[in-house]
Amino acid sequence: MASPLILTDIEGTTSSISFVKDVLFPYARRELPRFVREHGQEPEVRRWLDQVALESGGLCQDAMIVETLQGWIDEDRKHTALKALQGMVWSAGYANADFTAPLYPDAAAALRRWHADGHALAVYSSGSVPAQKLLFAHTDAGDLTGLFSGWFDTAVGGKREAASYAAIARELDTAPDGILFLSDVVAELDAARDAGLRTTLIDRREDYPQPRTGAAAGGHPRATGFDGVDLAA
Ligand SMILES: CSCCC(=O)C(=O)COP(=O)(O)O
Ligand SMILES: [Mg+2]
Repeated sequence: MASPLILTDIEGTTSSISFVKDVLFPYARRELPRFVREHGQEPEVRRWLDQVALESGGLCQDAMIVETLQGWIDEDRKHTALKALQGMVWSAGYANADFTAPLYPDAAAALRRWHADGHALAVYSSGSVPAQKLLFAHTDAGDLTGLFSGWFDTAVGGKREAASYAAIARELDTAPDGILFLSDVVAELDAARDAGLRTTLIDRREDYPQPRTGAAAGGHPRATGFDGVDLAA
């Protein structure tokens, strides 16, 4: 297929796992108590806090909800409420220039090149869509948000469920086999392949010291960075 739409994951794919785990998550963990104190009564914040409270057996104090959320951060739970709240906290971090978002240079260059070559680009990450837009607006390679015409988070479904990829294809009005999904997680690629998408495992040494080849790559085409992605595969 000549011109696939390229759907990309973020953590471990365009950006290092370390940036997410060692910069973004600790920042959210640290700032969450103050954020909830200052913004906990705003409806857009309250709805997520209430959802966490309900799902955790009816927690009644914000301090308990915050503790629950901090525990979820430690477990790397991909819960939609946590991800929405994290995105709101990171917004202040980017605005205060507490951090920028490092992208792998090969990813930034390839995204620009693919866009210039006429490929539509979209993001699918567990991070909330506002968090995705913040990240790509504040990369060390500049503001890349204009490259993307689609943004998807777990509101569409979990990343290890084939139905999520089928829904994304429908929303993008593109045949599943006209979409190439790039991710560092084989289980996500398996789900995308089950829905009929094309796939490539991004197997970066910086994130995965042991190469994942053969059975460990789950039969997906594999590249060690965006330069090695074969759009015709
Ligand atoms: C939008 S940046 C934060 C990424 C994040 O919160 C996360 O859990 C990473 O998940 P991904 O699906 O991008 O691997
Ligand atoms: Mg990932």
